[in-house]
Amino acid sequence: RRFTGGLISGPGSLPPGSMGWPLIGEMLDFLRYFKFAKRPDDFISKRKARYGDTGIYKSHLFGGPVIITCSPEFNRQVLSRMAEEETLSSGWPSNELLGSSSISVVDGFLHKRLRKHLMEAFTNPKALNSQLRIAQPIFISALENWVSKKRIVAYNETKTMTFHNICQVLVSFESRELLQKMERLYRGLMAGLRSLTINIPGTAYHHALKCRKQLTNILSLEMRTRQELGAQKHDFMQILMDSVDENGAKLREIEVVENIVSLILGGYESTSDVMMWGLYYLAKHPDILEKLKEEAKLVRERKHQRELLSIEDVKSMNYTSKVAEELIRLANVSPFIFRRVVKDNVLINDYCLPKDWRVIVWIRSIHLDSKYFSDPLAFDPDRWTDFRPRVGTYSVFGAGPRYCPGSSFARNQIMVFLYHACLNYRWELLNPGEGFVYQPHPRPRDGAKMIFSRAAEN
Ligand code: HEM
Repeated sequence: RRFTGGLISGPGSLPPGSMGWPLIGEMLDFLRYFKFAKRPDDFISKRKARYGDTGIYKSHLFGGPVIITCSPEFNRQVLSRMAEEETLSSGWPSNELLGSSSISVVDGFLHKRLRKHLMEAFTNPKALNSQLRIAQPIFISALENWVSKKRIVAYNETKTMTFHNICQVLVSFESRELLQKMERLYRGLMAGLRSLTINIPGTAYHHALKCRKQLTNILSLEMRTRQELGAQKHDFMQILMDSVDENGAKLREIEVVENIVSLILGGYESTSDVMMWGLYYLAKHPDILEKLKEEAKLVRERKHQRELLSIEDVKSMNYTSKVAEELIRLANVSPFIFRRVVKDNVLINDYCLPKDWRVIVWIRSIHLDSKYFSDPLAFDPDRWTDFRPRVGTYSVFGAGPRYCPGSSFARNQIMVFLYHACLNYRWELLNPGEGFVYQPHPRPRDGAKMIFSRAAEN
């Protein structure tokens, strides 16, 4: 009543749905499907069965009233049209953790300006090749390390490997102690982002604020050292430091630092989870692994011994790119995208989106819907042969003005990882029948424990 009572006189009507219990809303139902029943997609199916397949529902989740959109048309409108009209802002609950200059938090003109700087850093042709040059020795050394360990938990190992890689690409950090310290700080920061915003000693949020402070100190120090020494490095931090907009303005120190924090946050677990799923699905589908290897061998034949892949090689690997896309679809590392309504009287078709409510764009259910992807739970890279998903049905990287700036970077990294792994190594799941968990991200319950060794023929 508190949230919906005053809305009766406004334009449009609220979508169907329930606000659940006082204070906790429908959180128990959410946890029931995601945490206990391990059937996350039934959360939406249940609403479809109860209120009709409207593609939009009201609810109360994560501490406040929300509108859930889960049809291609509504999702497209929220992510593209309404974002461009600036009726919605980024939906992060707290900018204290990400920083008020982070690309994930700012809106409007500031957002456009920052994206321009970041996209330059991502798409600059020199940067693309240098990203691959940096990544491959790190991947090869991690794979060799897994061989020496013999048994690994892929979920943990791919995380550490990706963290080292992303820190090196973004800020050229190589020292193992520093990377270990930063990874610890990042884990603290991420735990805070997923927790309630209660800032008292002992809470995850309080700890996350401390982690963020230490991270920004490390990055600010690095930036100042470069400025003092006049040192030029070939990484993202340098591109952001040197980048100027059309008025000749550079980014401020805080903008560079907070965006490096956000980029590491955006690119770290997402990419590593997809790599872990790569090892998992390929272990279960030797026929697909074989086809992947065939393509990798053809590419290797064109190269000198130990020569690394270039961006042109990556572009030529058609089958590998289909495998990577299928992994990204099935991994669903971002099951939903948040926004916040910032204007009055916002309508989507005839439904109202009340000011200050959050909108949850539920992308996961569409990527696994048989209406848009035949046999959606099957790992089938060939589905991508001559297939372009219909508008609004494939938003793994979001859509519209906030479309993930790291999408090509992530795809390239996943492809080169698959190339090196399938050519020279073999692995076997220790618990192939293990179930899955979905919180905070989907993964096999045992984190994909496997035996890892060098391939016989190499
Ligand atoms: C498989 C890997 C990845 C997936 C599935 C993924 C997915 C997403 C999604 C769904 C969004 C939200 C878009 C929206 O709000 O509309 C996003 C935003 C973002 N991603 Fe990624 N991402 C991945 C990798 C990366 C990488 C490697 C980086 C950076 C190195 C990155 C940096 C970001 C940033 C900075 C944003 C915020 C963009 C903005 O608000 O304008 N992501 N990503």
